[in-house]
Amino acid sequence: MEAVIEGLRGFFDLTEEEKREFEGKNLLDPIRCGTSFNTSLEKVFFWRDFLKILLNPDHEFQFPYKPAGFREVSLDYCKRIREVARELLKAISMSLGLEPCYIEKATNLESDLQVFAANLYPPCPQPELAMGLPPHSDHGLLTLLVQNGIGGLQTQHNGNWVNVNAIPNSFLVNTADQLEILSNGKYKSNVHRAVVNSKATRMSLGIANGPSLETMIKPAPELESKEQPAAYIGMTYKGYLELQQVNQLDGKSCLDRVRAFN
Ligand SMILES: O=C(O)CCC(=O)C(=O)O
Ligand SMILES: [Fe+2]
Repeated sequence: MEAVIEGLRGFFDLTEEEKREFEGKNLLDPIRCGTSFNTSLEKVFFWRDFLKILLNPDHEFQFPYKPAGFREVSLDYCKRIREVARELLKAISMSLGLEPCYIEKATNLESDLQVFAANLYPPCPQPELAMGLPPHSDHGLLTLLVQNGIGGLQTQHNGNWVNVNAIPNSFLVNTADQLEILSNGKYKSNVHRAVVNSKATRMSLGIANGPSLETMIKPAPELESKEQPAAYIGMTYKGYLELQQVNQLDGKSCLDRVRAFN
């Protein structure tokens, strides 16, 4: 965990010139880095730099080759996270009264898409006027997040923002939109945001574990009933990601677009 965070620090410390090589243009480019979220749509940028890498076991692992060693340690990290996510999804399947491998099969987890999503929030002179990342829910099934010991993550609970303390060597697990859809709303995706501070540079790294891109995700029929009909329409994960990208990050606005009107 520490080695990946160190590698990240090294990556964000590269010169602008060096980072430009990894900029990427399109949503599904395997490597992208930049500032804010979607600068072509936003009027006000967020106080954040990011590095996003798409990892798919069916394709060769593409990753920045700088700084030295970052690629190898990240590959190992993502593999281990994949195993942890798989175990958690088994437990979640069982908690829904489904067989342990239900979610694994329904999402074609063998060919899952993992997104390595790293954030850098430099100290901000007027933190009360800026936002690191606005309120949003993540798009996959489960995101496992670590922070560099500096707090800033907040989660929405009963209408209030609650600080999530950065406990050393711990993961924060965010339930995400595809899990909400598949579980027919039994698991809700968690709305969270990142605030900035004036003193220290904050880094966070989320590994978003999702279905395979081509798999149609819809509520599990076993979790539908007369009283609780399917609450979402089916869509491929790829379609969902494209939908999110043309939206601005805004709470659960993306999920709202796939709600069924019963
Ligand atoms: O920086 C954080 O703690 C949150 C990051 C986040 O929510 C994301 O990358 O989706
Ligand atoms: Fe997030």
